Amino acid sequence: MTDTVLVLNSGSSSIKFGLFDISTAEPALLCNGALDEHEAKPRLAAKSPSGDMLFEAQREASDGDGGHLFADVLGFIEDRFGEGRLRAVGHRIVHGGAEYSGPVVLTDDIAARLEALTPLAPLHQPRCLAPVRALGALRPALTQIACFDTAFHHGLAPPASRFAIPRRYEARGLRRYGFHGLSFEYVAGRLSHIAPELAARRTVIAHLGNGASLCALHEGRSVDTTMGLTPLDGLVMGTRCGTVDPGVLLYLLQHERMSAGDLQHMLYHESGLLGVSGLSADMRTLLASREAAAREAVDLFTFRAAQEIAVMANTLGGLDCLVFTGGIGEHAKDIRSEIGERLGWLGVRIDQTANEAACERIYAADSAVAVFVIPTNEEITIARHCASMLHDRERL
Ligand SMILES: Nc1ncnc2c1ncn2[C@@H]1O[C@H](COP(=O)(O)OP(=O)(O)O)[C@@H](O)[C@H]1O
Ligand SMILES: CC(=O)OP(=O)(O)O
Ligand SMILES: [Mg+2]
Repeated sequence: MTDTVLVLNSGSSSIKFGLFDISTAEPALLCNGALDEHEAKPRLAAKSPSGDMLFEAQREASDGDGGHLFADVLGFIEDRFGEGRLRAVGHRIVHGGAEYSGPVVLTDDIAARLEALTPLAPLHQPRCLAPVRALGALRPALTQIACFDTAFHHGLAPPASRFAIPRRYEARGLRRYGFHGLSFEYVAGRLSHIAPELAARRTVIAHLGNGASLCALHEGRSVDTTMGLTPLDGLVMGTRCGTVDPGVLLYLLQHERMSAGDLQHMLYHESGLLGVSGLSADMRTLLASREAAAREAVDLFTFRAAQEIAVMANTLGGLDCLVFTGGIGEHAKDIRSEIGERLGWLGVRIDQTANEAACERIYAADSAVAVFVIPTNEEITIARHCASMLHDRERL
């Protein structure tokens, strides 16, 4: 009998899922898809690993917490892969706080503790935890495992982990945690496979998606990253501001009498590419637009990305390897090219033919920095963690 794990990857702009066979040493994808509960009529679509549509369902109305959609996913899995045994559901949980350095089996108590971290990831944490609750209600005996975006950065140490605010706040958890760790873990693993000679070198991974952050890796470990206490810090994102002068926030609170709730909404939902372009949070739309403000938003995106890559290179004492990943990093050749040009002074030279063909290696022969495009795969990282936890439990 096949043992399977269902993986849910709840991000800011999508919920992706994958069903994996974990009977083999490396989890094998059986099907994957997306849950779209943003639309008035929530949708579920599942495809085979080769891209054939296996299942589509649309609900007439949203039930608020997406519970119907999760019931549809379980129903589809049981119909289609009924002979298999669903051993667990693995979840991407964006914030694990200071407590979790690796995956954990979810209990009500742990879920409540993770819920308490919602103020530190208000866009993500409720979306990550809603499926935990919905699936718990549908299948109370099903094992649910949390895999954290923050865990990969757990070893982040001062000064990189520290804010220059009074020390007493650090003791209360106000420090840099970093996110996108499941993506960085996957990409770092692929890099060590593709280019083992670079695995221990000074590497920056640029995860450029709807959310965007950088990770500086020394000998495969995260030593600096651009996101902080929350996934709001660092780079310009789809609708998030990235780093801003904290004085701007004080000004809006004190002089424009903005409420804290409105400020949070503005910083998470109305800023970034959307706020600067006034047009869209979607990089494809901005690149296709002839509006000056769309071009300005793209310029700010590449300016800030290159600036922060230089900051990460400074932490590492130089740069040997740069990897692009995430929806923009994997697909937007012009963005890679502009960031590469801005980093020419660091010796980055992108080979335009390789870049346009979206090859894995996109650096020119005379580049001082090896530049790669590596598609991320947060789902398989979660499946691997779940498989190893389940196998460890069996051995006990
Ligand atoms: N072909 C493309 N060219 C430019 N940008 C793209 C392309 N495909 C996807 N993107 C961009 O990737 C971003 C979404 O990234 P993704 O990593 O899928 O998001 P999420 O954070 O939700 O996982 C969007 O800004 C989208 O416009
Ligand atoms: C942490 C984060 O920003 O995630 P996403 O890119 O899915 O929004
Ligand atoms: Mg994502």
